[in-house]
Amino acid sequence: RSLLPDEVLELVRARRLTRDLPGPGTADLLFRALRAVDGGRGAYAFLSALCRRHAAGPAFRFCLGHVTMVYLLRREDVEFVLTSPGLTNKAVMYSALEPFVGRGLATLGGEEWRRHRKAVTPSLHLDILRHFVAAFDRHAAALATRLQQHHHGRTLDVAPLCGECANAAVLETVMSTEVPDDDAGKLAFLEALPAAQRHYMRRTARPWLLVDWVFAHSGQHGDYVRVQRILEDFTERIIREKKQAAGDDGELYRPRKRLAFLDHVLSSAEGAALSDDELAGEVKTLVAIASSSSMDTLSLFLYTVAIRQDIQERVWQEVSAVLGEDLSRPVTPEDLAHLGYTERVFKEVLRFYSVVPLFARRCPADVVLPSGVLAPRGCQLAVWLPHLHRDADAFPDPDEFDPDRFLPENCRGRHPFAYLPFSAGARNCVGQRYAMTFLKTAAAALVARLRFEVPDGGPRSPRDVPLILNVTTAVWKGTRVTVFRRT
Ligand code: HEM
Repeated sequence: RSLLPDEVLELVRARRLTRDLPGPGTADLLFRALRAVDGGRGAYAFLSALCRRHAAGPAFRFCLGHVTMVYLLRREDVEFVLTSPGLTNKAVMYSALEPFVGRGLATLGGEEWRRHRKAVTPSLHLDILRHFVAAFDRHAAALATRLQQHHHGRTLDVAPLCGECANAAVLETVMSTEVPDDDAGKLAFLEALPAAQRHYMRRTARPWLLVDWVFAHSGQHGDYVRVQRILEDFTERIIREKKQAAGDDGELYRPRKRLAFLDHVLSSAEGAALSDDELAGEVKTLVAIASSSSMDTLSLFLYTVAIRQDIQERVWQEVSAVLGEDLSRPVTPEDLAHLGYTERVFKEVLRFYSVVPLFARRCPADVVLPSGVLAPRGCQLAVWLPHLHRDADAFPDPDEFDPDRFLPENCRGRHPFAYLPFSAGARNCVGQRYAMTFLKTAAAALVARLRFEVPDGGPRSPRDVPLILNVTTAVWKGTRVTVFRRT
């Protein structure tokens, strides 16, 4: 989309009306932010430092290029934004997410978003997710076997392997694809996912590239188009094959085995009303988001239990008690209900590292926030989650990694907007139950078979883990752990 003159005026006005908010000056910001944000390196620490510096006030302003971001530091303002029906449209930088996540729920706005949300949500219901556990377990067990056989006693970055496991599990449960692993389209798709993520990071670090005609003349445009085409071609092919298998009699799609998300969507009235393009957008969205967030959460979990052997021991005790004598038996949906400690570790991972750390909304009209801050039309209202998640009021001793903060008795009285790993309100995460189901299954399958340690020179405490912003949160220079077979 090109910037239109009235939009330019709006952006100038937003900049003028927020000038009394504190925040880094343009020169300071351009120098420091461009260096810091480049490739996501340093951006995590930079935004956290800005939040700390301005913690006394309700908000600070961060202008980069033509984009005016107002970062909210008070829970009350965050609650207001996430629950206001007029503030459901995503911020301008989400458009750069489209090649990565597709034109789906995460980026759409208005009536189109509402229609899609209605079509997608029922197909991620717990009753459906139960049937995904076998696939999650199979892919996690395959990863465990690979680590047992080829990496025993070795130190390696486990994030890419967690990524391959998550991608395979997500492709199977979202698309129901029986496509063989050596299929050229599938291989290209799996390679294109991280490439699309890199494009997104480069564009958001250089906001002038968010203007389409500037981006179209940039050196990255050719590869961007290539990556986008690969993601689209594979997704469209799977949808086409399913529809062909269903026949052309105008009836709703009735798969014999209703196992995957796409099967459920296609066989519902709301899903069948989506065009092929819309369906492809949703499938791409779910695959991209589910893969990257699951990969980062699982690898941060493994890193944390490698650093904190006491926590690993408690997870292991719980997993071995649940699985019983045969530790290599498949994890079942019933087992998951008994993995309460493991679930608390994941909840703390999501608090401590804030795996999806940033979300933002576009302000469509002048709004006065509960704190009194005026958010003018055209500004972007942003939440940097690590700031909320390290608030000592809600989380005493916030830099301590403590899963027991999530024991029911310790959650009592906590502000409902103090902990938002999956956001909240109308645009909360539709995949949170999917994520927890995958993560607990994968953790049980891995910890049952393997032990993890940090190598010499690695972090001694979770607070020493160097984080980077890579759409989601990841570990700078890789999640390097030493892997040992248990049996
Ligand atoms: C631990 C893993 C995950 C975390 C931490 C997470 C977090 C989030 C957050 C914070 C948002 C709101 C973003 C915003 O407002 O900009 C969100 C939205 C979303 N998530 Fe997740 N997510 C996770 C896993 C998943 C999975 C597995 C799926 C799909 C199966 C998924 C699908 C989505 C979608 C489609 C949206 C957009 C919803 C809308 O705008 O209506 N997420 N997620």
